[in-house]
Amino acid sequence: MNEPVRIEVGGDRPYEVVVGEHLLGELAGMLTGAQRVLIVHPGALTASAEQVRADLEEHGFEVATAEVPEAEEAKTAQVAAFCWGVLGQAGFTRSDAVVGLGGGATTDLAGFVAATWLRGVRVVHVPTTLLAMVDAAVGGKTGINTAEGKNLVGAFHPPGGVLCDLVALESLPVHDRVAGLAEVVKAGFIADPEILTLVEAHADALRAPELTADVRPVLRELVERAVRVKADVVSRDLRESGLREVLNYGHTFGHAIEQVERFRWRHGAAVAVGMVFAAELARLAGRLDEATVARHRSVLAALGLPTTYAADQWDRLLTAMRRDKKTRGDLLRFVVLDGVARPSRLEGPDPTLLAAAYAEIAADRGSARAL
Ligand SMILES: NC(=O)c1ccc[n+]([C@@H]2O[C@H](COP(=O)([O-])OP(=O)(O)OC[C@H]3O[C@@H](n4cnc5c(N)ncnc54)[C@H](O)[C@@H]3O)[C@@H](O)[C@H]2O)c1
Ligand SMILES: O=C(O)C(=O)C[C@@H](O)[C@H](O)[C@H](O)COP(=O)(O)O
Ligand SMILES: [Zn+2]
Repeated sequence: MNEPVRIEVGGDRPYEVVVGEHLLGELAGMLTGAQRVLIVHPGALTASAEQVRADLEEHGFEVATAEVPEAEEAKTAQVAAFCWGVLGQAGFTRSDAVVGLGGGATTDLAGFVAATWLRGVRVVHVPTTLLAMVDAAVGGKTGINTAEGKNLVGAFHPPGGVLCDLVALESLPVHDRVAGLAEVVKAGFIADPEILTLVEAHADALRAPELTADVRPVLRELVERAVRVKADVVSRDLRESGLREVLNYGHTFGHAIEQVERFRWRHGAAVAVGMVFAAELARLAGRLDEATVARHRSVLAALGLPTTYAADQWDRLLTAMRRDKKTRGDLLRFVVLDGVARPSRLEGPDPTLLAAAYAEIAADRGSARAL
């Protein structure tokens, strides 16, 4: 078994992202000082939550659990209120802590609950999907959705630590693994081209139903590289005053797809299409070469991720994009690339340019598909 790798995330309250295998023994140390711990988890991870509970009780913590709905169904005000109720009933104080155990939807919710309970208590994340390991659990963006859109309510609330136990990926359905790879590819395009080379070389094994022994080290390297990209960005700009926006590459259009599809598309699948849209937009604006746009399509398609979307949804997509957090007044703002690892901004693109980029990714209803 390899030694865990520890990646430090800087800022006012630095913390570690630990990447390795069988990391449960590390959790109690990240909760030192707390008396009570709430484990927030989806039903799919009840058995893991019980293991975590047993371990923490052995270390003397009083443990409560909150089972929350799967996936995006968890990111609602009602589910947050349910968690606040559990915290209140169990008498959680400011020195107590929340553990987010699950995918990005669970860690977004658990982080939000921790950010808001008593105006902020410690949260430690134990991400169990690839996407949550490489992205959602790191960096302190927490949030829930409203009827009007994705992540419209939230807070910046960095965790006290993150445990990326790669063993969890063994039980993760392949479509969720592939969805997580979309955010890995994002990290490649915005900052670390070696990620793209690795994905291109191992795409078939990375998207195979079962993880094989030869691809596990590749996956681990991808996790470490993507976490380093994220850690570097959020260490320098926690509150998204500028630099952090690069992590939103592909998300303006991607979040709009999620909203139009009422969250039946996985986040990673929507972001995959969103990156192709952003690449086409940059090309049409004279900023990005055709080869790099083609590379977007080829690397994402090699993983089995979608690169097209229904041709008849422009008005709804545009309405959703206007609610993107990068929008300022009526000014739509996109993260685009001037080249691989050269992220930049495109502000207030001409409507004809946006429509032209949409035409490049548009497909018949039947052929545009989620994972
Ligand atoms: N805060 C951030 O910076 C950030 C970054 C990226 C994405 N996100 C958010 O993350 C969410 C997507 O996260 P996701 O892709 O992890 O999906 P998810 O959290 O919706 O999980 C997908 C499904 O996999 C199940 N699952 C989780 N771990 C499992 C395991 N080890 N074995 C079997 N099943 C498992 C979950 O219970 C769920 O049903 C979106 O809401 C997105 O907005 C947040
Ligand atoms: O950490 C960030 O910053 C990101 O933008 C990472 C994204 O992958 C993630 O989906 C994030 O939740 C999007 O945030 P939002 O501010 O666009 O809601
Ligand atoms: Zn994302």
